[in-house]
Order: sequence, then structure tokens, then C-alpha cells
Amino acid sequence: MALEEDKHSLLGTVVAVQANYYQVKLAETLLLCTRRALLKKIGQKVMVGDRVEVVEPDWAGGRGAIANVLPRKTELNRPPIANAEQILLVFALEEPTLDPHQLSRFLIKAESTSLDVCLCLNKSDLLGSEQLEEWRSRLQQWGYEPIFISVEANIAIEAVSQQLQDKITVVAGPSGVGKSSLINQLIPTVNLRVSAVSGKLGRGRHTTRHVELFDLPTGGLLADTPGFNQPDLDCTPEELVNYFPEARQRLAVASCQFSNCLHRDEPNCAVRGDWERYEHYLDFLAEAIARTDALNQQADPESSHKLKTKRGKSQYEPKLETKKYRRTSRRTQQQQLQQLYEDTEDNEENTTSTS
Ligand SMILES: Nc1nc2c(ncn2[C@@H]2O[C@H](COP(=O)(O)OP(=O)(O)OP(=O)(O)O)[C@@H](O)[C@H]2O)c(=O)[nH]1
Ligand SMILES: [Zn+2]
Repeated sequence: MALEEDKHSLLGTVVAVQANYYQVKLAETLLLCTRRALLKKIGQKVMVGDRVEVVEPDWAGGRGAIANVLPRKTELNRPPIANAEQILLVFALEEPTLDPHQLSRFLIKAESTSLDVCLCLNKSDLLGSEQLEEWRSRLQQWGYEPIFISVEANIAIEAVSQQLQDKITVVAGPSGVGKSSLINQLIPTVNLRVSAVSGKLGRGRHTTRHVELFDLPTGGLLADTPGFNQPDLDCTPEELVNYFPEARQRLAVASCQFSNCLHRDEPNCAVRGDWERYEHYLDFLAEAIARTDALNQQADPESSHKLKTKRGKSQYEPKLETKKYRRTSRRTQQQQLQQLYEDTEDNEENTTSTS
């Protein structure tokens, strides 16, 4: 049920969701809204980032009701966010030392969302200019143009600001790389907790059970995500290659002999070669295959995976997703909410184990 953005309706953006309440931002005003019963009835969920039509505004009381949700441009599952345009992936060059395998894992995860990926490398104050240039050309080979920043030395924060202007951006990255420090710098009023060098103390900022969008002073919204060190890869072995820009490039100019090539040892493969991350590709491929096999064995009737038989060989496959459909959700909305809670718990575990 598409709703036109007509000028008579009151439109806002959901900036926080908690239980059955939605905080909706309309121009400079925040209204605490409920969801109209009809939306509930038709199973229309409301996510952070959603553009919504608000009715019955009570400006004095700061209340309202959501009557409609505009069609989403994008939709993320973990964290649950609608209409995000890009992922700002933050890593540190040192403390902790940049690990290409871990960085690739995050990049693959980010690429699989179909959102734009912006790579931001913090703590550039800890490296010399030669080392920085080495990293730059290395990452360019991977297909990325990193922004080197230092929150502590106030280097290139302006470039990040520009990159975020007027967009919904999701910040991601492992623990300890300086995400909180960066967000505090970008939004001075936000006051996120920065971990002490000695490690995390008790319950941190990610123990809250909701995702929130923060207002950027330059326009735009920022979503912070839990700092987790090992995102799960949930792509199929066939999809994986699309999440390596440098491999995509090879496939843009040549084709493999076999349409179902996994680019391992198949004859006349256009992808296999001496590019730096090819070894990583093989590692992640093995992981994706193991995961598919495990799913296969579970044979869970409730799962979104289908058992398919191809040329006499049974395979457990997720619903077919071409690149065009990558952004559509793979799970039901109900599961997404559960995941949000799991995310929080995962992170609580990580927080204790990394301190
Ligand atoms: N040398 C240096 N240290 C920095 C810089 N930015 C942040 N740090 C330090 O890095 C540590 C971690 O910073 P945080 O902002 O808490 O990192 P985080 O990514 O939010 O970590 P989580 O909350 O675990 O996700 C703190 O001790 C910061 O002072 C920088 O540019 N250079
Ligand atoms: Zn191939």
C-alpha cells in the first residue's frame, strides 16, 4: 500500500523504537507515537528510520499516532533500520592493529547489505606517513578509498562530516577502534561513553535495548551499532564473490566457464588469481559452505531455507536472491525484533569477554 508523500499529511522520521512506542521527528519536534490498530492488523511493523505519516498530533503533550509507513528504500536486519543509505565502517590502524581478515569480514557483511560502504580508519596519529600510504594503496587494490582520521589528533573529522551530511548512516566496526569517540566528536551533545584504555567497565552504552538515530549538526542521522568483533557471514557460497569489489571487477570484464563456478579450482575461472584477498575469499567461502551444510543438516521446517534438488543432488538453499533483491529482508520482521534483543545480549557477552 504505497502512500504518496503529499503535502497534506504530516510526515516524520522514526528515530527510536521502544516496546510499542515510536519517537518520531517532525522538523524540530519530537512526538512519542503509538501505532494505529490498523497497522498492527495488517502486520505493518515500524522501524527506526521509517518515514511515517503522523495523525492526531498533540503538540502540547508531545504525542501522536502513526497511521502509515512510507515504502522503504532500504531495510537492514541487524540492526533493524529502514532507509539507511550507507555504512560507515570504522577500524583503527593500530590499538588494535588493523587485521585484514577481520576487516574483510566486516566489509563483506557491509557489502551484502547493498548500502554504500565508507571505510574510515582511525588512530592515524599512531602511524607514519609511509605506513599510511602503504595502507592506502593496499586498500585501493581491494576497491576502497579509505578516509584516514584521528579523533584524538582531530585529523580529517571534517571529511567524515561531509560524507555523512543529509544521509542516514549506520556506524559499524569492532570494539575499541574509537566509534564512540568519533560520534562524540561529530555530535558534541550526544555524550557516548568512551571506554578507558584499560578496558570496559561494567555495563556500557550498548546495553540499552533499542536502536536510536542521532541528529547530526550538519543534517543527517547516525545510527550507532554494538561493537562486535566477529559478525556472522550469512551469505551463500554463490553470493560471496559479489562482496569483493576487486573480484566483481574481474567478473565485469570476463566470465567463468561454469555459471555456478565457486572460483576455487574450476577450469577457466575468471576470478581465481593473484589478487591479495583471494586467500581470504577462499577462507570465507569455506565458512559459507560449512554454514550451508550445517543448515542443510538441521532441516528445520520453519526455516526460510528450501531444500532443492539439482541434478540429483540435494541442496539446502536460502530463498533465491539475485543482486537486485539483496536488500530485501531474509527473515520475518518478528525475527528481526528477536535479533535486536539477541544483539544486545551478544554484545553484553562480548563486552565482558574483551575486557
Ligand atoms: N591514539 C588514538 N586513540 C584513540 C583515537 N580515537 C579514540 N582513541 C582511543 O581508543 C579507545 C577506544 O575508544 P572508543 O571510542 O571507546 O571505541 P569504540 O569503538 O566506541 O569501542 P566500543 O564501545 O567497544 O565499541 C579509547 O581509549 C580512546 O581514547 C585516536 O584517534 N588516536
Ligand atoms: Zn570462477
